[in-house]
This record gives sequence, C-alpha cells and structure tokens, in this order.
Amino acid sequence: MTIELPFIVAVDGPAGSGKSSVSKAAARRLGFAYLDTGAAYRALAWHALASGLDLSADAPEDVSASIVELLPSFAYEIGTDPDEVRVRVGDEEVTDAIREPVVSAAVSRVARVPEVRARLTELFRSIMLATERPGIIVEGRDITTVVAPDAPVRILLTASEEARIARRTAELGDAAAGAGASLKRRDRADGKVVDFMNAAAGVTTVDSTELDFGETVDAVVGVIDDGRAQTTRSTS
Ligand SMILES: Nc1ncnc2c1ncn2[C@@H]1O[C@H](COP(=O)(O)OP(=O)(O)O)[C@@H](O)[C@H]1O
Ligand SMILES: Nc1ccn([C@@H]2O[C@H](COP(=O)(O)OP(=O)(O)O)[C@@H](O)[C@H]2O)c(=O)n1
Repeated sequence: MTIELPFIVAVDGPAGSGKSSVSKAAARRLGFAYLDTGAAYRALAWHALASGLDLSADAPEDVSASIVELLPSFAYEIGTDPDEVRVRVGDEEVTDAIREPVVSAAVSRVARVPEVRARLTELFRSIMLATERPGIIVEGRDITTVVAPDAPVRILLTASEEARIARRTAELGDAAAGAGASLKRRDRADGKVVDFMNAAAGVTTVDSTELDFGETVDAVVGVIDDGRAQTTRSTS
C-alpha cells in the first residue's frame, strides 16, 4: 500500500500581508486544507492570560518558564477546512477571543519561547500530514524555513507596511484605533525571533502592495500550480 502525502504549500509573511485571507481563498479554489499556525500561538497566549500570567512587555523574564509549564494542559484544537476554521482550548471555543487586541499584544511574548516553538512545530507537522485533502496550505512566520522547509511550494507574501496597516485598519472598523502601532510593535518583536521579511533560498515572493485581493489569490494559486506541474514532471 502506498501512502499519498498531501501536497504542502508553505506561506510566510508579516502581519496584515494577507496570509490568512489569501491562503484560505486559494485553499478553497484548489480543494486543499488550510492551517493557520498563528492561531495556536494566539490560543496559547489566551490560555496563559486566562491562567493569570502577566504577559505585558515588562513581565518578568521567568514568565517564559511559567508559559512552558502550561504546555501539558494546553488542549488545542483547530479545524483545517477553509470554510470552517474553529479554534478550541479545552471546552472553550476561542475562535473570536484570540483575535482580541489584548491577545495580539501578548502573543509575541509567548512566541519567543523556544520550547513553545518546538512543541507547536511538532503539532503543525502532525496536523499537516493528517489531512485527507490532496494538499494543505500552511501559513505563519517560519513555515518556509522551520516547519516545512522541504515543502514543494514556499511563498513569502509581502506588502508595504503602509498597505498592511491600511488593510488591517479597514478590517477592524470602529475598533481600529491603535491598530497601526500595534502591528508595527508586533512585527518588530516577532522579527527578532524569525526572519519573515526576506525570502529564504528557493522561496517565491508575492508582493501584493499593488494587487487587489483577487489578483493576489490568482498570483498565489499561479505559484502553486507551477509547483504542482514541476513536481509531477520530476516524479514521472
Ligand atoms: N491584496 C489585497 N488587497 C486588499 N486587501 C487585502 C489583500 N490581501 C488581504 N487583504 C485584506 O487585508 C486584511 C488583512 O489580511 P489577513 O489575511 O488577515 O492578513 P494576515 O493573515 O497576513 O495578518 C484582510 O481584511 C484581507 O481581506
Ligand atoms: N508560524 C508562526 C505563526 C505565528 N507566530 C506568532 O503568532 C502571532 C499571531 O500570528 P497571526 O498569523 O495570527 O498574525 P496576524 O494574522 O495578525 O498577522 C504572531 O504575531 C507571532 O508572534 C509565530 O511566531 N510563528
């Protein structure tokens, strides 16, 4: 019996570059699964805050050890159907709660802990390989470099900081105050842990600054189609 492995597409990029919305739309079009890895870091930050940890910028350095202690009780679940992405921690549905500004402000503190990254990387790999669809688009910050460096298609989705802030602000509507400053702060903090601004060797950059949403999805699906055609040629 041969086991068919899913076709893996890795997508990285800074906050607001369109990773989740574009990856989801591309996955729908291709009949692929979709994995939002940022949701796991957000859910762990939510769990840490719910457990009473101080994750503010001036939190004591030993909060890292307290975060690591939470890992065994972190009962995380996420769907990979692009039409139905639900996130749970234990019995709690946290799909919306993990997008709250309080979680966005705390998440980089959790994401910089090496034990957290190692544990979540393992989890992402097991979710990725378990999909029953022919492929999966996995998006985050270190997917092209750490989680799936051997993926046959790896994309860095970028856009100018100005475009990213304008999009995030439009998306948040009345709740947009401070969104620009918060996005810049988070990119600066996350950028100390992984480089998601420069494409690693073999990674294709899609810059969406001058593209509308549909054009960006077309560009990403185009890169995936080329990668699938090449893989078919090299295995036949
Ligand atoms: N090329 C684009 N043109 C206009 N808006 C876009 C484009 N790509 C994404 N968006 C919008 O920008 C916002 C941020 O995108 P999102 O997918 O949440 O980014 P990320 O997951 O990288 O943080 C969303 O409202 C999305 O619909
Ligand atoms: N592969 C990943 C994905 C997210 N993250 C962390 O998780 C946070 C939330 O990721 P996200 O993808 O939901 O962020 P946005 O969609 O808001 O840009 C990031 O700010 C990083 O701190 C990470 O460290 N590595």
